[in-house]
Amino acid sequence: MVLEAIRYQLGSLHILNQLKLPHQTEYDEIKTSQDGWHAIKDMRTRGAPAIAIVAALSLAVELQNTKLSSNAEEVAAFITEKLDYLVTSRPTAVNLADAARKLKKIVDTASKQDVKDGESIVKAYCDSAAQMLISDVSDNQGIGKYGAEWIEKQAGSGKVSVLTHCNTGSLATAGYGTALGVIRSLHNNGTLQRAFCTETRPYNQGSRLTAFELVHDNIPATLITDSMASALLRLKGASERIAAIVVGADRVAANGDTANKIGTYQLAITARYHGVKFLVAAPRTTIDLETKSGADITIEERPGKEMTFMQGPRFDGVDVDVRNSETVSIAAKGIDVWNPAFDVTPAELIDGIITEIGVVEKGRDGLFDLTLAMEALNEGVKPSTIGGF
Ligand SMILES: CSC[C@H]1O[C@H](OP(=O)(O)O)[C@H](O)[C@@H]1O
Repeated sequence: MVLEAIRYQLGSLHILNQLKLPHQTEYDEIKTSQDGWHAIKDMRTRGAPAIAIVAALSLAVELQNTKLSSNAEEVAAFITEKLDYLVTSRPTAVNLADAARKLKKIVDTASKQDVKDGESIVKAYCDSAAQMLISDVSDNQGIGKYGAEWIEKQAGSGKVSVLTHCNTGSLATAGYGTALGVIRSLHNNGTLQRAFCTETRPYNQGSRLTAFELVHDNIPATLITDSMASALLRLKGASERIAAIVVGADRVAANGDTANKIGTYQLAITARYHGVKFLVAAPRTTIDLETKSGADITIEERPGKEMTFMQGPRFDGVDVDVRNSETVSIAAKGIDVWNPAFDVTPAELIDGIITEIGVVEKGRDGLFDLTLAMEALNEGVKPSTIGGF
């Protein structure tokens, strides 16, 4: 079975309900941008790239199934209004806002054509939204290639083990994944010893989603709790074996500061302490040159109940009984809760940013300059010469 978080065809969109994984595979139909907004807000679909794609396609199916005005300007205004609404679903990942900006520009260009009507505006929008599914997989395969090459080069000979956090695979994107794409490429290259994945409390993207993907792909993998990461890196010989910690990103600021799933920052600290490389894997759609540093990134806070309760199938002593799911309390009633969904890792703790067209390293000044690096990468400068600006 191919892991498909998003199923789209003209007029129809279904998303894999990730609150039900790994024990139940259920697809929810998304008919409107409102359905899309709620699916993203509820985290039935999640992952920075996937959020952007589901939002864009939720509006595409709404447009395809709605009788719209023949007036191009009215349709363009409707699309703009819906995109502005969709962007409010989750604030930290930049991919959604970036996609909305690009789609608005495409609609604006279409509405300036000599021959235009409502239908031509809808077609321009839907074609661009559908292209996001294809481009994202291609981007992720590039991230996998360059990330694997960088780690293999750093490690020299032999196989490498890597640790990853949260879920950045086919369930967070249109397919293949970002940090998990690097793991897939190492595995396909025959250079992966083992992948370690953290549980990633409180949503458990790691134990429920990344572990699900690694088992599905028959990749040698070990699940650890978030609190075990430093002990793992300290294991005698582990730092030789664990070549890198590779994580995804929700927003990379112009100076390289990176917002990612809560718990990422402390992984970067322990990686630096143990002399293990720390890498961020992100397509260029996650790099936000308008945000100068991590201090300017809005961190989403989620409801406390997502930490104090857990939901899952009953365990009958032998196996899970998926027909009987239940919610259990795992915290004292009345305790206050702080539940930020993300944290910011400062650029100084990041050794490289893996993009779909190359790995960005720091310049001789010890700083990332992603504005310059993106210009160079966009002009086709070879990845090996990135950095040192
Ligand atoms: C390639 S997914 C990037 C990013 O998104 C995840 O957040 P969430 O599960 O809350 O949507 C996580 O931070 C991943 O690293």
